[in-house]
Amino acid sequence: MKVDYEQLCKLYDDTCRTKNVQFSYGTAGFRTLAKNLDTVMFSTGILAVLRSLKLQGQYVGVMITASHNPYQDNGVKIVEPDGSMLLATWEPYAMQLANAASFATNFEEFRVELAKLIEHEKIDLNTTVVPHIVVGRDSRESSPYLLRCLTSSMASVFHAQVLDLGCVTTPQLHYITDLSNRRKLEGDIAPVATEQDYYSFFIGAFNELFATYQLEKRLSVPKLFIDTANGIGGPQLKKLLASEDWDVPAEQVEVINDRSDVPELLNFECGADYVKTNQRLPKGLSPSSFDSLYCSFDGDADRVVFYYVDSGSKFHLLDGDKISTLFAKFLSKQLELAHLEHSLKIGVVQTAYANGSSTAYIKNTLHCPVSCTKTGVKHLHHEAATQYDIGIYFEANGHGTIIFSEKFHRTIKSELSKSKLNGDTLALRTLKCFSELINQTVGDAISDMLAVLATLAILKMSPVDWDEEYTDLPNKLVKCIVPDRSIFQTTDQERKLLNPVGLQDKIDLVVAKYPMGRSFVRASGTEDAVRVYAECKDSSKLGQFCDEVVEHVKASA
Ligand SMILES: CC(=O)N[C@H]1[C@@H](OP(=O)(O)O)O[C@H](CO)[C@@H](O)[C@@H]1O
Ligand SMILES: [Mg+2]
Repeated sequence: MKVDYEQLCKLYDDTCRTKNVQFSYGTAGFRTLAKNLDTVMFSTGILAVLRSLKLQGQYVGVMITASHNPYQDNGVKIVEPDGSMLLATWEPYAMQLANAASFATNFEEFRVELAKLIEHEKIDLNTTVVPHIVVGRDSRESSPYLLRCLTSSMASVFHAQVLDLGCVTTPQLHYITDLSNRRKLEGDIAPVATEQDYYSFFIGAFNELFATYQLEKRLSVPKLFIDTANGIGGPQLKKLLASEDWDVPAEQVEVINDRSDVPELLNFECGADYVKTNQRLPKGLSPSSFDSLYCSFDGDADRVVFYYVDSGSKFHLLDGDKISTLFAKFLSKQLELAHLEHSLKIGVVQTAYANGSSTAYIKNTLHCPVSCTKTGVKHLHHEAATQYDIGIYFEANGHGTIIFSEKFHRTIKSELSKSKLNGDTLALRTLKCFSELINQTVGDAISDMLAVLATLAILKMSPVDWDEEYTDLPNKLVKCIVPDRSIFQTTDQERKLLNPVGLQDKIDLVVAKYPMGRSFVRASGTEDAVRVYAECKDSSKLGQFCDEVVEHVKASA
């Protein structure tokens, strides 16, 4: 490869207009006002090319999105060849290169920083390896321009092959990156996966699960309303519903808030983040009947929450904790029926935001191991992938998926071949089908929704049955604006504060006053704020409890 630095210099001068802004690669990549992202996109595009070169030309994914943030924001994150988040040791490179582009007074200064990274990672630019990049973007108005900033140097300077998927959901980008690499590794001469592969794969698994139980292809609830947050989830979900292989009666499913063509409506009073934070129906929905089921995607459709309204018109949220416990209940039972409960380890991974009742239910009712990790999918994903054969992980806000280990796939395959002759294969076939219904690369609102619908149908559970498995402790999550959120440093998977010194002791004293009280404070990785969570037994005391903790936070800030 011959890197054309002259061309790179021209692109640097043309593209990097946002200068002297500090960027950090947070919980989900870079994320800020779209108008300030030109420089970051330029540097991140180069980093993705270097990551692919480092990995012998494997496809590296890049997604332009700001998820649940308002429409004025945007962001970018890099996806590993196996569909997981950017390797943690490369996050500092992403930041160094972005800040080098942002603070350099000329191209030469930037080029020196770029050369340091290439040298440090021993990347050979004289290689014949061709970098491969898969790019996707959500429906934000700023995304097409930022895509140009991102890809401007990829082909023209680094001779990369760039596969532009256009507007897709974040999970679709993750899925297609992973599948393309798997096909490439298998020697497939046309390895590039498509959206159609995504739809065929997940609809196929959904249909097979229903067929395994000889279930009529109907939802177990009279109607499902899907709020797609006026984001990319709307058009992409409609492609699935329009597929010839999808044969759930059309009258059973209604998509709302599907105006991804109106930028200002993105995540506006709708979507998973709005419903979870406000614990109320999104704009555009009024309770049609108490036995309907509702769900909301967030702006890039990588998270989903469910909810229903009871006969007394009370709103009930079925959040990420409820989804993971439903899957844990179902899958641990299937392991038992398949007599595999001692050979395959199932577990649930949560963050400190998980409701205390969900943790108690998993431990004491399901007798299932529970781990706690820091916030952010990359932490839960790693724990689920390394500690369990069936690693179920969901954040309370609906980010999550299930990881099935290689041992799981080997065991199911060998057990199925053994029991083809005589034994009952229902539980084995269920476990196999279910693992194919889940997008294991990242939380996926569409595939998680399909898995919940299939589980409810097989267990013949109504939304009320699902909700009544355990009762959430009253809980509250508030944002606290402070001068410098970086002084709030935590330990014990973000459950305890180390700094500001003395603040945790004050919080502990407040917590002790409220039966079944729990509270913790951490700095947000995506917004300039500190988040305060509180839960306790008595809902009438929750507001006061939370306020007391917030007061101490403000006094220490
Ligand atoms: C309490 C909460 O919902 N935090 C969210 C939010 O992270 P923060 O670091 O709390 O801003 O955005 C992350 C990325 O979308 C998501 O993974 C996480 O769950
Ligand atoms: Mg999202």
